[in-house]
Amino acid sequence: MPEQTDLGQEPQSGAEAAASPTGPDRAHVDTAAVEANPLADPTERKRLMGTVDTTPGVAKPDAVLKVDNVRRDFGGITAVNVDHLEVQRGIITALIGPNGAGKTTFFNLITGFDKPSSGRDAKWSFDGRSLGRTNASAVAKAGMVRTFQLTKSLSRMTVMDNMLLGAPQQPGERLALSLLRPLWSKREGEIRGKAEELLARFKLLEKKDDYAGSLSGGQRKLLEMARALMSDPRMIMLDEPMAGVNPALTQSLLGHIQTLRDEGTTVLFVEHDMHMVRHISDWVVVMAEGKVVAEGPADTVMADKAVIDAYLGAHHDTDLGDDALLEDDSVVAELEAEAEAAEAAEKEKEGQR
Ligand SMILES: Nc1ncnc2c1ncn2[C@@H]1O[C@H](COP(=O)(O)OP(=O)(O)OP(=O)(O)O)[C@@H](O)[C@H]1O
Repeated sequence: MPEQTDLGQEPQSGAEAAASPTGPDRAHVDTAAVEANPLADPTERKRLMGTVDTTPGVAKPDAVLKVDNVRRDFGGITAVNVDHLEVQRGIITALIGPNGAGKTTFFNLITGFDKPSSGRDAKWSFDGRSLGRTNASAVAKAGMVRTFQLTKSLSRMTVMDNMLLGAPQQPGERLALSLLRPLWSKREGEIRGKAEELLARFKLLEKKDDYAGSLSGGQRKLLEMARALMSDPRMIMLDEPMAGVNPALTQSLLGHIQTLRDEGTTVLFVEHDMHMVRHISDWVVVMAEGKVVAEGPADTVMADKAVIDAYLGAHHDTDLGDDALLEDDSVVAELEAEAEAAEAAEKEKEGQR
């Protein structure tokens, strides 16, 4: 019920500090990373984004992605109708909104997996390069890669083969490599080496010869992320990275996303888990009915009336990250049981294929 929903409440318990705006992310500073990248310092990120006002569509100090007039209709439904949106380079931005708000469609559009209905006016650019008429593989080549809501790891391929699929193919490489065996071997060795490095980082190296289908839901999410990193993207877009992830893997996934940001990669992610949103986002953009209705730091946004209305209008039982709930062990147990059931269902479905 609206009056009982506290969208801006700070967490109380120690265990849930991990999911809080005052949790470890704010406290954690990797000094070596800060030397290479000032935005690895939470204070610096806060200072930078503190200069940005919270009007929807506001300009960012150094936007890596700029989107204008992107609209997508499905029959009578306008799924996306974004006038203007900018994503700041080098930080973690969350894209949130109730079910059906248009988040996934928006991801599909700007990564070339779908085409806008408003072809004429729509334009978007990544790092100054126009991508409006570009297909998905060219978008990835430009440095912007995405993962999917339902993991696309090919379950009947090994973990290593999944990784090799993520390696970029250089122009002309196929012909050159097929003619020159030594060149081909060297390149393949480099790619495998890189895949092994990433798998080790995501604690999947021991599984490299296993079928991807034998991995848990959480491990597949890690594999999706590792595979996306094979092309050294400058921006990674994650669609619901936490969906179906066992709580045991949650921290590790969060840590990987923060590390990517600290290393200089821009992260844009769609997520329903508001604890995660509050914990790791430097900036939050809210969509409702296809439009950007609010943006700003997590705490500000979740206390915004337009956001509360958008969520409550869509479904009344939304948990917008009121971490005080997690003090109750039964809530934690319920969340864990839900995650395990989702994972079991996913495995069963996979087994039936
Ligand atoms: N291929 C499609 N055909 C028809 N309608 C579609 C299609 N894809 C999306 N829609 C509609 O567009 C709207 C936005 O959907 P979208 O999946 O982008 O929302 P979302 O914010 O990602 O939702 P969720 O959080 O539930 O994933 C919804 O009304 C959806 O039913």
